[in-house]
Amino acid sequence: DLPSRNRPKWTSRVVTYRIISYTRDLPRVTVDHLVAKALNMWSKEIPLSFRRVLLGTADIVIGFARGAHGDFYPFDGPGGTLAHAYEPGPGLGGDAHFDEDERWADGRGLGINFLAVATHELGHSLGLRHSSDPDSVMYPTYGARDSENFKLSPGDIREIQELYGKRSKS
Ligand SMILES: CC(C)C[C@H](CS(C)(=N)=N)C(=O)N[C@H]1Cc2cn(c3ccccc23)CCCCCCNC1=O
Ligand SMILES: [Ca+2]
Ligand SMILES: [Zn+2]
Ligand SMILES: [Zn+2]
Repeated sequence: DLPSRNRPKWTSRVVTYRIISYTRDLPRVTVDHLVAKALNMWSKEIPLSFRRVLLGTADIVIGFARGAHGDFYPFDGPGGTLAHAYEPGPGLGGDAHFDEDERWADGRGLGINFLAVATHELGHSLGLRHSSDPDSVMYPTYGARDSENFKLSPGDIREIQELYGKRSKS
């Protein structure tokens, strides 16, 4: 995209997030940990930090749901679309929804790697679009990745820093 195009982004230095529902496939603490890990993957590259809130409003609201769940994008059952997230903004902006009809895994067992999908969705929540690079976290289709050395591609880092600038090493 043309850098001058005013793409939506968070303007506050601290962005809040809240996890409002969980999946039966994973322990809650695992979901909490993997969400924090996905957020940190992005925030360590940019001058922006995340703060978790347990109640009340948050910029990024994260949850699991199946089928029709109150927005204009009902989920489609097992397979197909795994999750969706909204670009930065008020209300639904930034929110990330995960399809509860998927079998979510923590990277060890069978099932969809939650860390990989959460990193993709939170990329959208930060304002990133899809990439045509199959190595990019923002590639439009899910590719099984081993959680051990799952990391952002150089293109992902370039894209996020184009939007938010680099985190100073100080
Ligand atoms: C990149 C993800 C983390 C997030 C994206 C959704 S989004 C909005 N966040 N960009 C996603 O779910 N992509 C689908 C795309 C997709 C692939 N197929 C589909 C069949 C039907 C419907 C969608 C798909 C073919 C069959 C495989 C189905 C399982 C895997 N699904 C996907 O990769
Ligand atoms: Ca689905
Ligand atoms: Zn939704
Ligand atoms: Zn996507």
